[in-house]
Amino acid sequence: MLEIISGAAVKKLDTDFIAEKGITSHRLMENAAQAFCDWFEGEYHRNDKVGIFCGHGNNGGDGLAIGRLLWRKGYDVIIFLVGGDAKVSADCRLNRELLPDKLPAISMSSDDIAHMEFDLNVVVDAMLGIGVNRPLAGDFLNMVIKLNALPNVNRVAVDIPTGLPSDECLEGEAFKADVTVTFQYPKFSLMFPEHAAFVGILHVANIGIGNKFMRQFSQNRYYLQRKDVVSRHLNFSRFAHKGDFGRVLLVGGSYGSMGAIRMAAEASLRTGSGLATCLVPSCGVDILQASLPEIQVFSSSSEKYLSLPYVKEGLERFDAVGIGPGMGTTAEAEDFLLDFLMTFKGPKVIDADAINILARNKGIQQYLGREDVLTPHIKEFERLVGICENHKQRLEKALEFSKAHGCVLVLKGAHTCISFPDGTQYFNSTGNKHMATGGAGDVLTGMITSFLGQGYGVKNAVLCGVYQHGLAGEIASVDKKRGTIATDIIKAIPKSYVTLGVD
Ligand SMILES: NC(=O)C1=CN([C@@H]2O[C@H](COP(=O)(O)OP(=O)(O)OC[C@H]3O[C@@H](n4cnc5c(N)ncnc54)[C@H](O)[C@@H]3O)[C@@H](O)[C@H]2O)[C@@H](O)CC1
Ligand SMILES: Nc1ncnc2c1ncn2[C@@H]1O[C@H](COP(=O)(O)OP(=O)(O)O)[C@@H](O)[C@H]1O
Ligand SMILES: [K+]
Repeated sequence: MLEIISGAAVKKLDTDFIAEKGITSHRLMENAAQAFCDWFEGEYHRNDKVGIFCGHGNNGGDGLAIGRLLWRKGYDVIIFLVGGDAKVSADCRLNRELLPDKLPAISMSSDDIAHMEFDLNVVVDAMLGIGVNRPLAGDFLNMVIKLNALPNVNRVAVDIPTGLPSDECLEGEAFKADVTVTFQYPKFSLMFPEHAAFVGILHVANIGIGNKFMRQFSQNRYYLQRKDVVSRHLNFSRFAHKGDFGRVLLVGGSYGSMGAIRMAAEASLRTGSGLATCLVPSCGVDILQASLPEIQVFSSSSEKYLSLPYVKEGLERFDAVGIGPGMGTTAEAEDFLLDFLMTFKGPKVIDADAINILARNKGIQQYLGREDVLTPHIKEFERLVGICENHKQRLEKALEFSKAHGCVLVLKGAHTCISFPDGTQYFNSTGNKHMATGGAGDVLTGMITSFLGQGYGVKNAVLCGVYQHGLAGEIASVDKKRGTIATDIIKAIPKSYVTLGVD
């Protein structure tokens, strides 16, 4: 599991790694530059005019090494040196010396920054990295403003966009990258939605520092990747019957909002549930039966909203429950929900309106168990815990909530963050902006409920569910882009199993 460590720990990490491997810091920088170039070659053509903007620290050193390697590969490269000659780090200096004579390198004066015209297709930002310790000013600020305003260029940040602190929210200006190629592990601040316009697409380039070195700086934050989920999947034998794959119950829906629970149910079936049943208000029975023949449906007493009384006998036959999508927040839905949560003690995914109802109730602890998973998006989350100043605070509050209530909290969005009561947080690496479409969250509810029902255990169910939901979204959007809708994500779930190589 890839650790997300603090930027401040990286110097010590480098020193330990270098000492144990018996290599120089220059070699490590060369590895980083090579990893960047391997990625770059897959993206850009040799005819592209590449401007590499280098500062005076090790980020600048990376940029210089990248420039030298790309130039040798035949790219049309120009180096721009920003920030003057003061405080040039040793490896940056060495890489300045290693620049081939024929590779153009221009020292940018303040006047050049103000007046120079650039004719570039690709701008590579290696001005400042994780060593940034104050808001940008002077030449760096002016250069960043100028580069951000260049039309028709691709902007790539080396390690982290210049100006962005690695663990805090941005104050002031920063380089606006289309892609950030970050070394070894994604920096914490790259996970914040406030920084979306600066980070662009995130690519993590492995520079060979093993987890053994990272672990000593662990902050209990992890980046969830494919290799972390494949082994968490259960194997089912050739003799498995539908009971082995779990019986799940999806509870929700209201008059005019029946699609949400239907999508959750279909997603659970596509994720592998043996049997899916829906509990809805009576107006939903015909709709669901007609639109999803694979499921069973029963209803609570009233027509438009879930309500008391409902049939409680036999609820224990369900291995897991997903509750909330489309259920509304009426008083009758509230009575129903609170009663249901007290009645069904098995694992549950609590989503959407079920969260909104809990948010207006005091003492919600009594309704939540250790196998329960809350899946709020940011607005739903803030209804639970109050308005947050920024995403960093939201992430802190998510962890506090999970610890205080002993349940799992899935804060949805780009890089969905999963908080566990043991104090760990996992940031998802899959998914894309095309999943920002109504119903995508209902699909996630169905998927996690399905894994819970299949007997995955809460941790594996949530990690597999969140990762695979994002993967299904990526697969669905390959040929649909912003035309992707939630049912496309459901249709892509089988392909996500194929991609993962899970039978
Ligand atoms: N293990 C890793 O992650 C590796 C990191 N490397 C690179 O090293 C970088 C970090 O290098 P450094 O620690 O030298 O830091 P930087 O290259 O980010 O720059 C630090 C220098 O900039 C100054 N500075 C900070 N904020 C400033 C501001 N707002 N305006 C002007 N100057 C400012 C600092 O006083 C210091 O002199 C990483 O981002 C990465 O690119 C790689 O070379 C190799 C391995
Ligand atoms: N930009 C994005 N990148 C990655 N995943 C996203 C993005 N936007 C939305 N998603 C995912 O799509 C889902 C949306 O859920 P939600 O907001 O609850 O939708 P709804 O309420 O319409 O079902 C979440 O799982 C979220 O992580
Ligand atoms: K940078």
